[in-house]
Amino acid sequence: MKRLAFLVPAAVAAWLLPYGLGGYSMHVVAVALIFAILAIGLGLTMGVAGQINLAQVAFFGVGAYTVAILCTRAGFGFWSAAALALVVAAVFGVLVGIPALRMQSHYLGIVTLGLALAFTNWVTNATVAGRAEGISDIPVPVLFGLELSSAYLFYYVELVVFALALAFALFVTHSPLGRRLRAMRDDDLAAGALGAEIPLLRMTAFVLSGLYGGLAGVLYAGLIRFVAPESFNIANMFLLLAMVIIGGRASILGCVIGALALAAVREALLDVSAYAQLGYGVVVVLVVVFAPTGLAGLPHQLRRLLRRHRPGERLRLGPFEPFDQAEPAASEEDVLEIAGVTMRFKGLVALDDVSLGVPAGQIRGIVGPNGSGKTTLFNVISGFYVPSAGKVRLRGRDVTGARPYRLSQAGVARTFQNLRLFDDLNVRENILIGLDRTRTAWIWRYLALPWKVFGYERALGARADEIIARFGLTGFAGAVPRELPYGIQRRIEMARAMAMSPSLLLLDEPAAGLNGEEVRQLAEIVRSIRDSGVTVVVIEHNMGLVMSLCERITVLAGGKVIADGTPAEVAVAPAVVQAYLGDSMAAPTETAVEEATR
Ligand SMILES: Nc1ncnc2c1ncn2[C@@H]1O[C@H](COP(=O)(O)OP(=O)(O)OP(=O)(O)O)[C@@H](O)[C@H]1O
Repeated sequence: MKRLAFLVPAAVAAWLLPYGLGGYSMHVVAVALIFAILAIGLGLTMGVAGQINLAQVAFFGVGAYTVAILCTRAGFGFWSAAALALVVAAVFGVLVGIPALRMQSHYLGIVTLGLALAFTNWVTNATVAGRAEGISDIPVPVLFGLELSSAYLFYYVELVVFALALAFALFVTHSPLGRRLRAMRDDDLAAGALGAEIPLLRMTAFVLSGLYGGLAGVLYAGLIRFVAPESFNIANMFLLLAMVIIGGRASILGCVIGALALAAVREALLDVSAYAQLGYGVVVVLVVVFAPTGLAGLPHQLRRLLRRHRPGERLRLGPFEPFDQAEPAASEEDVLEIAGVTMRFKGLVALDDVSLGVPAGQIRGIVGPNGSGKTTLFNVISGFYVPSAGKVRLRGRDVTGARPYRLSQAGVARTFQNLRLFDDLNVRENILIGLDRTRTAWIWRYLALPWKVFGYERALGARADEIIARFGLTGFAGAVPRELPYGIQRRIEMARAMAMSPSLLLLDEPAAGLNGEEVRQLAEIVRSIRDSGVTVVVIEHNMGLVMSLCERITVLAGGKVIADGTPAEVAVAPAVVQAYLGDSMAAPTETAVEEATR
């Protein structure tokens, strides 16, 4: 809230601005506001959701041309044409978003650029769009009987639309939806495993961008009352990109500041526009290299630099507070059943007819030499891979090939061998991603019932604080995971997985990189998780831990199950001894067996 305090004087200044400006300057300001709305839309896809979008200028054109065509060729009034233009721009957002379902990064950039070029090409050649000459007789918009023919009057309409558009974008980015979009930008695989419906989220980002582009186009058509292809060309797309990158693409306010600042600079450099383009390019490169978070990120970058030079107190991980014990499972049914699963990667068979069942409330260990298929098995269970053959069942329900977010919603949580925390989110936000169990379809509430979203966010916050305290992470709630020691990061990943209230928890090498004391605490945490009613499957190379923690162990070698039984049974199984003898990893030791059988 404190950070938004400057909005009040900014709003007053914006309201009074026309009193001190001449006609031409007023026109420049009105165009700058349009660019600011466009930049917010681009910030939502590129900055917040991490989707390369070079079609924003086409969304802009779709909005402007739809109004122009409907008003001049179909007899629509300005506002009804404007409403339809928003719908058309949103549909165009869906079309541009479709490639994002299959490709990312520069491939997506090329495709969206191609779609933008196709749009400019079409309006330059289509008779209905007035070809290269454009459409010039768009009627003056009339509002409450007032003709908005002057830039002064139109400015106030724009200002209100801009304020609402900005408020909505800030609301979305600071809500569960915005947090999910940022998590997707950071690591879409992990976000999917935590319940984010990645395809729908990507589409949502493009539809939002389409709406903001369309809105800017409608205002442009109302202000200039003339549309022509050159206003929506690639040069303007790159100007828009420069605005967003210089301002700070991940921050909505940064995008606005970048747009307003560059619109003013562009005006000042009109006489030397050929060199100005070069200048923008140089500034963009400098920003990307020296201040990747743009102007908006500078205060944060400075604060971090200052903090690094201040000797701070070393925060310690707090004690873990055990979960409440649950009643022992009433049914004997397996929570997880793997039946004849085979996973082939081209010529390589990573899993070969693997079958196993894990009953409710068990801690099951999966061990095996490097490359024996343990992580592949987890990837199949959590939906990252669709097995070449065989079935995966959860409480008897066939979930083979289900997407990670569906499995997450069905109660499967996992951690990763190489830790996949969201590094652009702080620890509390990481936990909040795990806690948020809503479907993307829930987003209609953002428009219809925004107060419900605030209420939900508050409830999530309270639960996040509980989990953070339970896992002894209170001192780190506001920290960025990558700046924390490895042992703490492992604890955060475990807390994030438990935030999902899973019924099945898959832990992939949770003891990797931990010291002796941390391994002891890990065992205590896993036992408490099991006692709370969660079934746990753990891949681990630390044999002492596996032997003491797991009630039953499945041993994989070369993608096959070579042994399955209690720790004491598998430790002496000839096939296991044989498999481990050829590996650099230590075989289950006698001490470990003794420990397990004690
Ligand atoms: N996406 C993939 N494409 C091709 N091969 C893969 C893929 N994923 C795994 N593999 C191969 O499958 C085999 C099993 O790998 P996996 O990571 O499951 O082993 P692991 O038992 O988890 O090993 P580690 O203990 O080293 O983590 C390896 O030979 C690996 O190279």
